[in-house]
Amino acid sequence: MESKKVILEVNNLKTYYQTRLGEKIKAVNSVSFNLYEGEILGIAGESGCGKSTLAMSLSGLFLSPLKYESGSVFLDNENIMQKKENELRSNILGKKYSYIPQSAMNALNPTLKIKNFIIDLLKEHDPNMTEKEILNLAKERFESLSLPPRVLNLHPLELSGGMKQRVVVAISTIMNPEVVVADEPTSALDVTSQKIVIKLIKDLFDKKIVKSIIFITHELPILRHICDRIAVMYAGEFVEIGNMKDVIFDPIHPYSQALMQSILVPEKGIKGKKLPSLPGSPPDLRKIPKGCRFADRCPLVIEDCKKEDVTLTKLGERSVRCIRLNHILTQGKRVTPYV
Ligand SMILES: Nc1ncnc2c1ncn2[C@@H]1O[C@H](COP(=O)(O)OP(=O)(O)OP(=O)(O)O)[C@@H](O)[C@H]1O
Repeated sequence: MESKKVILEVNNLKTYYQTRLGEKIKAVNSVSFNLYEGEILGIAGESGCGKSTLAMSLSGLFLSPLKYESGSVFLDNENIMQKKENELRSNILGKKYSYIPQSAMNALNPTLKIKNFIIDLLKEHDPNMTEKEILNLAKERFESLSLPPRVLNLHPLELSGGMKQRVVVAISTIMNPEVVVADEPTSALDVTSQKIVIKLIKDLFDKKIVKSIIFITHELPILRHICDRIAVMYAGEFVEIGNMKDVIFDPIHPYSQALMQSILVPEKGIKGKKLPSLPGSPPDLRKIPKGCRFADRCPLVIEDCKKEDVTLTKLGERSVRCIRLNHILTQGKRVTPYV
């Protein structure tokens, strides 16, 4: 991956929610990573760890109560974090960076036919485009993604959940954005529709419509099928990032190990077995403790873990945020199962 072109470079990104009581919920903390051309990077982690907040923050558009604190996000050598809202809306969002939120399926205006939605969207970006040009483009794109063009004349309510989600993906990528961030795009779908949406996402690469994708999901089996690399997020930080096979089948960080042990089922031989569960809960993001954020739940914790904030250590092609790396690597990676 290292020799590939970097599409998105994220450095020490910190963002937070400002509550009405004046507290800061530090949902994204010092996140740094590169997204390479031609890759799908999966982001995994339990509910509330900051995956959606990171996805929203990467767009540079901060809608209250979400706020930017510090860090940079370079897309095409431009720091998106320094762009004004009107510049982001006219030059970046949809054109270079597209975010498909969890609720995108329901965000489609039920009174508008799909084609009118696309016409409005494209005219906003390029008022010189005629309706005919837009419709031709939409038809061509739908056909190339194996979506029947007749869907353009339907209202969102007339579409099944799977079809609606495919339409959302097609619309979100109609301006050929370089980076697409898909937040749980398959979570509300049945298994067959999930497969079709995943195939559609792969087609976006094959047809050279998008360059790179960040794919967020709770479902590790999906990450396993679609991603080149995986980042594991815990309490606003990446604790491990590396190649899909390494992170899923040979995780190093104690939290990654726990996550993989607890979710990667049901497979032959595992079905029916009691699954390990992780005791305790993540830290309160309003009062993050010093040192490793996973320390209170970690079976390998020692006093030093709580003394200083922990940085990512590079281990070949992956990076891991743990001061007990030597212990894990020399004494056998598997920690005591959480049963
Ligand atoms: N609008 C908001 N105002 C205040 N806090 C918020 C808001 N949205 C999210 N949070 C908090 O920010 C933290 C990160 O939430 P986020 O939704 O990014 O997590 P997530 O990993 O995407 O979870 P999920 O998988 O359930 O969507 C959580 O503590 C959450 O409670």
